[in-house]
Amino acid sequence: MIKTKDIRYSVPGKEIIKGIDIKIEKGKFYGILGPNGSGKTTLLDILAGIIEGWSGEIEVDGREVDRYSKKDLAKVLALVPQNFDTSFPFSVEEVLEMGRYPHKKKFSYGSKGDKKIIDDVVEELELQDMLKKKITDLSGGERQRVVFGKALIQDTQLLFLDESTSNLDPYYAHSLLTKVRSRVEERGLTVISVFHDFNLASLYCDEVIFIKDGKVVKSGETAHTLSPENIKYVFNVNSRIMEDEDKKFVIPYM
Ligand SMILES: Nc1ncnc2c1ncn2[C@@H]1O[C@H](COP(=O)(O)OP(=O)(O)OP(=O)(O)O)[C@@H](O)[C@H]1O
Repeated sequence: MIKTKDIRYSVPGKEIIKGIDIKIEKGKFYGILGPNGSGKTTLLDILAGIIEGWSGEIEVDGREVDRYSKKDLAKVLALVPQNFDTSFPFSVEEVLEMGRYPHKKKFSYGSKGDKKIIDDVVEELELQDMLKKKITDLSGGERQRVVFGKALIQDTQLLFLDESTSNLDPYYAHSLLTKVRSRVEERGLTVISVFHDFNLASLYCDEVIFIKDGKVVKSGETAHTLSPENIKYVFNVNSRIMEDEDKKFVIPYM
């Protein structure tokens, strides 16, 4: 689904991404973990076509990423960014409708199919009471749920999440990630998500990719890779793994 070769990206005076080779397979949930400033958001933004000026190769669905028009890429890939800043007071309804833009033909209004996709996500994500509110009037967590909804409404095969549950209370964080996980299993959705919470990665990811100083330093199946040894190496914190039935919890400590 995504294959990269030697991605590098620099800003004046600093190389941020230092040669990344990854292979993302269809129908899997990947977690990206790494210390602050290690390059996680930059990598996700490069893969999503937001940042230009990188070198190397990125293939999405067998086609080089820079050969996609912005609109074609948006039909394949949706991103929930770390911060969705807008000073314009769009209504929640309008923001959600934006999720259908990549699929619309010129001069056409929303189709019945578009409306059904929007209505289904509104119900699934419990957004009914917010529809008429202005996005600028919402709390951080409410806004994050709406932006998440917009990405699901985009109805892509690839979903990128950049700490997309960081403002959510445990109910909404787990509820959203459970819904994403179901889409992975039922519809073959492919997800790449940046996490700071080891437990969310442990509960929802098939594989984890550890990034440190602009490079992938460890990667593989979550059960083996999310280990106290790797966590110590990447984050310099100790941790203990607790198991409960088929779930593994990671407790970090100094
Ligand atoms: N446009 C830019 N100009 C200068 N430095 C940048 C730019 N973009 C990113 N950086 C720097 O590159 C590094 C990686 O940033 P990035 O946002 O990718 O990190 P991150 O791993 O997502 O961090 P966090 O966990 O704090 O969100 C940081 O040191 C950041 O300051």
